[in-house]
Amino acid sequence: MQVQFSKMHGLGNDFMVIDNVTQNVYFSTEKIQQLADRNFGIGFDQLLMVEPPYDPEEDFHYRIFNADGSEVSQCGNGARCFARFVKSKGLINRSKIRVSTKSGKMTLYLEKDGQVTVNMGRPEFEPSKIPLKANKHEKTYVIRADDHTLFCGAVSMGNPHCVLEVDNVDTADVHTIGPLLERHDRFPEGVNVGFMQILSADHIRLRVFERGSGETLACGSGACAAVAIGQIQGKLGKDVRVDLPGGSLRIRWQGADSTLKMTGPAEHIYDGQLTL
Ligand SMILES: N[C@H](CCC[C@H](N)C(=O)O)C(=O)O
Repeated sequence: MQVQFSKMHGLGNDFMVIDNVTQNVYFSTEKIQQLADRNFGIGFDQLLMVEPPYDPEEDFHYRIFNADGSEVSQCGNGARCFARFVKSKGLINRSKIRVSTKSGKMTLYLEKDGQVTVNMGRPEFEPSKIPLKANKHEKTYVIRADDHTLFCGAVSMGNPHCVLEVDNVDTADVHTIGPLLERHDRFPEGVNVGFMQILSADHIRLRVFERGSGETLACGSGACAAVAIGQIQGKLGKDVRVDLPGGSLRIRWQGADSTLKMTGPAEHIYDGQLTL
């Protein structure tokens, strides 16, 4: 069986994207892990599967799988690449695209300058909906992990995120603290771990140790989470530039119950064919 795919990235967060509207592909968890391997497979942070809509109100449904094969419910950089993919493959001829994922619905906008804006929905701070074991919402939670006492904000952008503020992302202990929190028992479904350095109210640097994939060059939902948490903590404004190792995103959030918007690039690298 021949499977057509595209390799894409959003600021170096890279994806294998499969059109499962005109194809009918299924991969086991083990196959996804093998394909994600950067030596023995294609190599990617996440696999994105484009499907017909589950709901007539939507244009598409899209499924997201981490490199470890786990299926998750949100991928911000992936949403931008998804929009570029469906337009370039002629699966849609509009620039406004409505898509659903496991976590809900999003609207994507292909901008004239080549950037993509994603309405990521409303940040969710209620602990049970992140999910996080806590009696009530706090702007900053205290989490003990091994001999560390960690202070982090927590939010769901459709997937769980915790964010720690650090003095300098370059010296942050991402590869010790990230794995400690990723599977901490306070986060029943695991968590993506952001390390945020605040330069000003409208400019931060960020590194993210992702659930199921490890540190990536960029994490769109992680950038959204950092701005939402920073704003709730009174440290960030409503229109923030987020510098990640792979590049910059623009995040806008008016606060309270409004939806959050992310704008950034989506790049096509190559089209490939897989023989199964
Ligand atoms: N790279 C993605 C995040 C993938 C989320 C995944 N690591 C999870 O387990 O939630 C992004 O740009 O939002």
